[in-house]
Amino acid sequence: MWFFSIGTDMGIDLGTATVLVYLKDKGVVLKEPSVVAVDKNKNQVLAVGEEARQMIGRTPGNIVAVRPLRDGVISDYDITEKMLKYFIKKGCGKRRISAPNVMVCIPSQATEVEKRAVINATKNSGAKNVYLIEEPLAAAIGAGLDISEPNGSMVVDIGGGTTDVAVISLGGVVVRDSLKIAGDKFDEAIIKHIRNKYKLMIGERTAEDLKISIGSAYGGLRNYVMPVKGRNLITGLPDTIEVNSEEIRNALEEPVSLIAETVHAVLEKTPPELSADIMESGILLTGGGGLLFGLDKYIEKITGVKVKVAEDSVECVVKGTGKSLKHLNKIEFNSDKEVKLIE
Ligand SMILES: Nc1ncnc2c1ncn2[C@@H]1O[C@H](COP(=O)(O)OP(=O)(O)OP(=O)(O)O)[C@@H](O)[C@H]1O
Repeated sequence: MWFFSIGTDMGIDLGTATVLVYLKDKGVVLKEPSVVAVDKNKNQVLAVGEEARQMIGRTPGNIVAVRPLRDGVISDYDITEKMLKYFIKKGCGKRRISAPNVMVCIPSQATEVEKRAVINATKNSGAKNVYLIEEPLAAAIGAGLDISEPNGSMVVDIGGGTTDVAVISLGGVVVRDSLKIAGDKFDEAIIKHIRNKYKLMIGERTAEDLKISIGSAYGGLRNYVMPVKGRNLITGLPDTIEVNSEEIRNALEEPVSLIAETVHAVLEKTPPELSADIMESGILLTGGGGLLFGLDKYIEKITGVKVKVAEDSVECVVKGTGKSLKHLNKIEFNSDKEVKLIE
């Protein structure tokens, strides 16, 4: 038996909630939660991804389940590096791949320090060259929009930590805004509502379940009731209550309206020619947070522009990240484009 080693291109969506890996010629090969379980006493990683997620809120004192990214950027550098190393290796599977060229996506308004942290962590995880791309641009490419045309397209990418809003034309971002309100803030709003109204403490996973199963952004679309288990803050004992769709919608009203207002503000700053294009083509919603039931309708109501949720919403960014590596030569020579050759 013999092996050979091949260089390849890899796209990574290093998300607050999920990490996805895309391999040229293979497509999306990995999709796992960005969670790492660490033994604090031994400073040792015990599990990464789905296995570690199962441990959230259920670990003994010496084991912590850490989410090393917050608000779309690295908050725990060492753990991010270990997680990336694991995912890059797992994503390559049995293929013997020598140091790959890796494109990683970043939120639109990441600082230079935050970008440098992503580059260093990816390099130290085995990458040969590291390139960065803004999330909404990657989302647009992944959703199959022809971004090289002189037509305006608007993409709203709602992840776990950040919402990125961008108007794209001629391969670049013309107007952008980014806010640290997305899926995680929806969960927090649900936790707060249940704590205040029922004096019941619930965990992040329960809140996320409620959001996905019965939550919505727009009134009258869903009418469900769901039992919820947690810890009663008065008795200190386990307790179960019933929650309905309407109260979850009310709890989500604030973060949802802040996102819609940002989309509105970006439209107001958009040059008129591009606005006219967007009026015609509509707004594209991507990312897991964009799947919140009725969010498309809500944004439509606030902006007056039709909104479409992308197919494979969660995979758009990583697909675009991976596919953009094909255009590296062009990108290198077009320094004014948003995709920049960093190293
Ligand atoms: N069907 C659904 N309805 C509502 N929310 C959903 C649904 N599916 C996934 N989500 C939410 O999507 C979010 C994760 O989205 P995604 O994987 O795109 O984020 P990310 O890329 O990790 O985050 P970021 O881009 O902010 O770093 C989570 O908050 C998750 O709860």
